[in-house]
Amino acid sequence: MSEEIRKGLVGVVADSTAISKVNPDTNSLLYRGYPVQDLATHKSFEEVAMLMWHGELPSEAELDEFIKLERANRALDPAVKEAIDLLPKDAHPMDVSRTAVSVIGARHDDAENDDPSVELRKAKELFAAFPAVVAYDQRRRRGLDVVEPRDDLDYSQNFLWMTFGEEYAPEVVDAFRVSMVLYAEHSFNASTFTARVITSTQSDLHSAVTGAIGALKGSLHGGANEAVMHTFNEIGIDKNESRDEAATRSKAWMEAALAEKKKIMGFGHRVYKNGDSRVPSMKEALDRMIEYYGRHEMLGLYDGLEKAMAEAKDIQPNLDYPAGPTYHLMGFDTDMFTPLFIASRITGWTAHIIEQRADNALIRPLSAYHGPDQRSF
Ligand SMILES: CC(=O)SCCNC(=O)CCNC(=O)[C@H](O)C(C)(C)COP(=O)(O)OP(=O)(O)OC[C@H]1O[C@@H](n2cnc3c(N)ncnc32)[C@H](O)[C@@H]1OP(=O)(O)O
Ligand SMILES: O=C([O-])CC(=O)C(=O)O
Repeated sequence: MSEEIRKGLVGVVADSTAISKVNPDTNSLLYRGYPVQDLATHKSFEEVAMLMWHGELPSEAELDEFIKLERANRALDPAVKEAIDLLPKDAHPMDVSRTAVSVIGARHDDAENDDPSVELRKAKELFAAFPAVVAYDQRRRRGLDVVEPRDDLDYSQNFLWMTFGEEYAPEVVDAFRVSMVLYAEHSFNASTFTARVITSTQSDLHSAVTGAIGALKGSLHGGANEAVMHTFNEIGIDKNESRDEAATRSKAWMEAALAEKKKIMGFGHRVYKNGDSRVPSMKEALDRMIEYYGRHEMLGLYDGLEKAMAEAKDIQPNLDYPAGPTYHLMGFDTDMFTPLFIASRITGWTAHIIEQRADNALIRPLSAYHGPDQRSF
């Protein structure tokens, strides 16, 4: 048998999906046929989640029913809180998230795994329950207690409410909603593929999501959004600096980093080579936050890095680049950024888990052996 190795599975089409289409040639991303930019402009995150699972946007009645379910499942389960409290306050929030989903999974019955309606319910309940994990984790690090969810708020409003204990302005809520819509799904990225591999062994939904969280944590994938903020911090954020001054400093930082052959998080993409389809919408949301919070020096840092990278290597930002500073301006701790990605991607992951199970084949590639030939002791 010929053994062509495609390291990193670059260019390999592993299966088909009806959930999303990434087209790097047209720089487009469709969720179930709808351009992501249109969804980010016109639809709530709850509607996008329903689209992901059901393949169609919900009717008013379907949306109402889902909203009821979502609001009924928002509170932090005391058993999950207890498990989180056992973890050190300096544990990485991705470890806390992974543990929390694992605990939630252990409290579900796997017996009806094959029933798609049971799996769908598990997905929706997890979608509803997860924000409380992120919100509480940020709060406990700050020595604060749980804030109970509120039934009169939508998903994004309530997420911010549970995290910060205050009602955020509509401008901020909307930027948060946009980020949730944009992060929701991206075909066979590493974490989604992980979820599909786990599902392919006939394992359960929570195991697949727990594994996906592990894959998302790495800085080559979801962990890049927090790494972007580390870069900004390393360059130094000075609220009194002008946009131009900040841009000059960040451009110089990037040139020096590239001269040292550093990999810069938030830039580049395995599939998009001419820019990420989601960046313009996320950048618009970031611009609105910069105006709202009056933080033009952040835009300077952003511009300088982007410009220097484009000039030196013609590499464009990915979604994590504008998302990181947006979450920072909203008041999230840097380590919480990737858990926010989880909250959104639970929709895409669980849609893929359901799709994989509906037409399953065990995912088990081959390897070429390069160890020693057979030998004896
Ligand atoms: C939501 C998301 O998960 S989006 C991805 C988030 N990840 C990041 O932002 C991490 C930084 N980016 C990267 O590491 C890469 O661009 C990846 C992992 C995303 C894609 O990588 P690949 O498709 O494997 O491309 P690869 O890493 O081989 O890069 C090709 C070339 O561009 C360079 N390059 C790619 N991205 C970067 C970067 N961020 N900084 C500096 N150089 C880069 C590589 O060094 C390589 O150069 P070479 O050919 O001279 O060796
Ligand atoms: O598609 C990828 O490889 C990574 C990505 O952008 C995502 O998961 O959103």
